[in-house]
Amino acid sequence: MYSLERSHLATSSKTIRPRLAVPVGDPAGIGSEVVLKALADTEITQDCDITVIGSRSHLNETYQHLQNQPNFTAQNYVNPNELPIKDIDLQSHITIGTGNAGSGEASFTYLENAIARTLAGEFDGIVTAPIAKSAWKAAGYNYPGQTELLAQKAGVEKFGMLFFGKSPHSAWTLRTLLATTHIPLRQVADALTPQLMTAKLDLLVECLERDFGIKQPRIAIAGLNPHSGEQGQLGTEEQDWLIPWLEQERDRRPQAILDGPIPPDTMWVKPSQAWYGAIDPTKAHDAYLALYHDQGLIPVKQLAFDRAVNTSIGLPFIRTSPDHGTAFDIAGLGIADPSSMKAAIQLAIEMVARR
Ligand SMILES: NC(=O)C1=CN([C@@H]2O[C@H](COP(=O)(O)OP(=O)(O)OC[C@H]3O[C@@H](n4cnc5c(N)ncnc54)[C@H](O)[C@@H]3O)[C@@H](O)[C@H]2O)C=CC1
Ligand SMILES: NCC(=O)COP(=O)(O)O
Repeated sequence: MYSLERSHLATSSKTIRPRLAVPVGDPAGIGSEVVLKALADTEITQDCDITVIGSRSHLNETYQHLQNQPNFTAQNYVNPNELPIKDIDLQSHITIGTGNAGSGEASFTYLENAIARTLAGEFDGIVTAPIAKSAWKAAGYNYPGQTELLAQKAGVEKFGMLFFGKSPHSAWTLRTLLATTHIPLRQVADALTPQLMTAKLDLLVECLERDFGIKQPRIAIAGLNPHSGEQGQLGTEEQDWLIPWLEQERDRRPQAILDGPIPPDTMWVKPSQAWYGAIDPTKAHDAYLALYHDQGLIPVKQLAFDRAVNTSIGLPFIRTSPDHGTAFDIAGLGIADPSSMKAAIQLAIEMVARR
């Protein structure tokens, strides 16, 4: 199923050939490694033109270092000398496995460069390798993540973090939008408002139609409290505003099916069954709206850690990213799995081709 869809899109992208920028993320993490591994896959690179944004000398050093690891296999890596690289040299020494102000400065600069050149029309989209938010902070950049920098530079106020994962078992696709993202758990209930939820739902419905061709979406919306509040006994947000908001949204969007608020503990049962092919996938939803970061991302990573893709919706260009982080604990060991990075490039190609 997956390969059939790929070949269809490969055909449609033949004339399109997406131009993608790939900033390598935090140079102390696994970003360079997963980029060098992902770009060794000609099945992916034949469909697009990729420009890597990072330090050429650092990429060469990473490649040499990985060659000395016990599990090195030449065909799993592309030699950086064979890549188009926008070379931005490092301004300070980097210690592999330790994010710091220097590595934060570098990853911030790579992303800024990618955004500026994309906004200038040089690229159709950006596939970002992971950065460490703490390293950005150490470098003096106070952003919750790459998403917010992308939105700010693109001049958009409404944007969303949507995770996408295609099951290798059933070809069913899990799509999870987060209503709130990188904020402390203690602030979540106050951050959630009907206005915020409407903005996220607008983005999701638009994305499902434009990028996935789903005109009559079925969307599941999670509750916040245990048992969705149990009629107010275990929390009142559902009764106070979430249920009335959902009723208004159902009136406003008759073309959509909006189910919820679904008790968070059972929200992910059907997606899991659809993922493993235990139920007819049409019994699951086209997308899931989770109210906070871990409510949505625990199931995404449980099911699809090796292949899920983070997409930023609401931007004037495509942005995708692997679902994982900098993985400082395994940086430089040669054991980082590039599958999610590959999936991120593949999805960017498909989304550019569709648009
Ligand atoms: N898109 C992005 O830029 C993201 C950045 N981060 C950042 O990454 C840093 C580290 O975050 P963590 O919570 O530790 O998550 P992480 O995803 O970096 O690591 C979690 C665990 O998964 C493993 N892992 C991650 N990617 C892997 C891969 N490709 N192959 C094999 N094993 C892999 C790691 O070794 C670690 O044991 C943080 O600073 C965080 O802000 C986290 C998620 C996404
Ligand atoms: N947990 C998702 C994540 O950290 C992605 O953040 P961003 O850097 O893509 O904004």
